[in-house]
Amino acid sequence: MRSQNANQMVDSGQTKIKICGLYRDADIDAVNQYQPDYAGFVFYPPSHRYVTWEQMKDFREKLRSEIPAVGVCVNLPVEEVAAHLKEGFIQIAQLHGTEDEAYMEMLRSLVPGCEIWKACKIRSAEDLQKIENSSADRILLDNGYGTGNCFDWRLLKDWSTKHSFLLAGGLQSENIKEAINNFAPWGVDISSGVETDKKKDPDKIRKIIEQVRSK
Ligand SMILES: O=C(O)c1ccccc1N[C@@H]1O[C@H](COP(=O)(O)O)[C@@H](O)[C@H]1O
Repeated sequence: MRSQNANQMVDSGQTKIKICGLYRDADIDAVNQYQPDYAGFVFYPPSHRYVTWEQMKDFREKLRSEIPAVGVCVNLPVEEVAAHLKEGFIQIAQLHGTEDEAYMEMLRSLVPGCEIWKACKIRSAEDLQKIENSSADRILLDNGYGTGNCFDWRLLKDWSTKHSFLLAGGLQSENIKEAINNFAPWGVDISSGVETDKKKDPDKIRKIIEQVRSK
């Protein structure tokens, strides 16, 4: 499984679901049970969801083999991200900082064929325009670093893109259908919206996955 491109592993017409910010064994149990398309892990020390690479090795072993692990990386040394893609600790690199085209080119040269998602903080129409030239495999539109808040969705109203994109930031049971109906993202990415008291809540995970898949 580890040598396959993640695109080959997950390929149906349905909106993809990534549950992000898993950091406890209980979180792995929940995603193994409810089976989102992707599981996300945050390698950013200031976050309460921060996991070390040592922990990730263990989580990857416990996570169902068919669920790709997405590593959320914020301006990490490119060699560090490459090493853990090669080891198979993560299958996809989600670059969530200010990583540029040169960074992605270097990552591809170190790990040929690797899958890269580039997260973009959306504050204006210009932010959306800048995305068009990205070489990333997928674009992730977000409000920041797992803030639990939506960015201004009105900016998406007249926006069209050649990219396959994920919508993130403040998604939860109450707004997930509106997000999918209005913007038809390739995927949705949820973290804060499936937490209670900063811990993943299995019932919220189950409910939101059911909502997305019943569409
Ligand atoms: O979740 C974090 O702590 C985090 C830290 C640094 C970069 C990104 C982070 N999370 C990303 O935020 C969205 C989810 O946002 P929300 O919590 O649902 O509002 C997702 O892409 C995470 O990867």
